[in-house]
Amino acid sequence: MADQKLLSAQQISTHKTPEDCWIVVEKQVWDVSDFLEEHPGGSSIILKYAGSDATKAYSEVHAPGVLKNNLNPEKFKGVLDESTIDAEWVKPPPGESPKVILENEKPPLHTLINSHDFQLVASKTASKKTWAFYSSAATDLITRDANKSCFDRIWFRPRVLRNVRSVDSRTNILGGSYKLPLFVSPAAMAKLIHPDGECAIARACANKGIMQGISNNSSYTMDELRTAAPSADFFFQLYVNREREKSAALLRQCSANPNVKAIFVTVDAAWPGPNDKKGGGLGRVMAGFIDPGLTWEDLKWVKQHTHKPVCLKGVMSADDALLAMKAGLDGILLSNHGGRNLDTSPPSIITLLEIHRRCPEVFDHMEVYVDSGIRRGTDILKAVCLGATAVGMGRSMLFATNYGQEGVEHLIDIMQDELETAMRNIGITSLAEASPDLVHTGDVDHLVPSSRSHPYARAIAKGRRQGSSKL
Ligand SMILES: Cc1cc2nc3c(=O)[nH]c(=O)nc-3n(C[C@H](O)[C@H](O)[C@H](O)COP(=O)(O)O)c2cc1C
Repeated sequence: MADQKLLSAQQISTHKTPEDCWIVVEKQVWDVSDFLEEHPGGSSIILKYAGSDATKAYSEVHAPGVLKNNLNPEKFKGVLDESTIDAEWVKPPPGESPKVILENEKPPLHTLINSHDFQLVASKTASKKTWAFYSSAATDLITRDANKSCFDRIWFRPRVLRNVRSVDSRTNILGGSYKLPLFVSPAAMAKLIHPDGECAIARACANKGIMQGISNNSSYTMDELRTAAPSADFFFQLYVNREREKSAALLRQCSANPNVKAIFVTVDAAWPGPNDKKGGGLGRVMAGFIDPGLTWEDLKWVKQHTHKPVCLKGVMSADDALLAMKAGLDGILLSNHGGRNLDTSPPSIITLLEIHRRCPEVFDHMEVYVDSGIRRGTDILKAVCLGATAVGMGRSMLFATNYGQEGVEHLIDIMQDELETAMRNIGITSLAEASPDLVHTGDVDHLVPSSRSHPYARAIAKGRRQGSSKL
């Protein structure tokens, strides 16, 4: 190593550019200019400490000898002369001083690094009513929370030593090609959280190459969304109106709008979830027009009124998946509406497993999608391994809309990064390689029904019970 030359703090602090960058670690002074581009954590983190003491930040991440072992000995410049330390030297570098973020102030977008962060920020910055409407679910929130926890109880079975240098997460949905097996699940009234609402989502989805589901109760019409994002691909989510002519009018608008690629009829909201006084009541008000008398017969009516693919949104059992297949539908979205309607309805990933157990032929006849509880790239990958064509994110996208188009784009990027990281680490490079062999579902298998009927309880004739109570 070079001589132990003493260097003053003032002298060191002049070497603070990318071309001439010195840092101090444990009093030793190093020239890291040539190393900046190689630094696995990126150059900006080092440049933050250019010409100053990086000991604290360095030792949080690296073992003491890393610099010495990786840099050429000539990069060692000398030792900090502690007698020259002054007030300027001990000042934290710019960006280091903790910025006080007020409870109701949005932190910078780049500091949000996963879908949970968007939720946390929305909980602090959205109006109380908006937060209640977006975050709520039916009664005790059992299904809302189990949607996610069931994903967490499925384990990967990663394979190693496969070349995963490049990875491709593209997929096809209903004949169209998309960058990710991810779409935006239709959710009402995105304008509550941002004035651009669904328009912001549309522009972000178009830029990122994913599909957006437009809610029947969207704050913007499908024509406005098409104007906002002319190259976007949408599916339209239909609630069949008690007054059929109104639904027919919407289906005509869909036919005239080439950006609308499919119709998803929501069937898990025959009756809106219970009321509350904080925001859940909004859903009730909006749902008043939905026809609770809708049956399988009515789907023929829907199919007669559109030439686009028709899918069901809100299938919660293998029996109904089978009926959907027999009705000639193009796809089913396994969903419990994020647990917003019937609490203790089954988590969607369990319904996906039920289809495998009881009627796997469904996968050969139509596309199967999943939403409710998707929060991580690993959730996407588990659903795809288990046969889902794509998955939807509902409330997380609303929370991301808090930051407008940029926020939604950032969340999509995060999901892509998480998905591709997970793909690499289970040992696959394309979604065609995703298979059930790469997941272990043992911890939830007992939750998956194996037949239509109850395994041991039998129906009790009500008349007989009444009769016996008279005895
Ligand atoms: C605030 C909110 C509004 C929603 N509005 C609709 C809607 O208008 N139509 C519909 O079919 N689903 C609607 N959904 C359900 C979503 O499409 C999706 O199924 C659900 O958000 C998935 O659950 P998750 O967001 O917890 O993952 C809504 C969900 C939320 C959170």
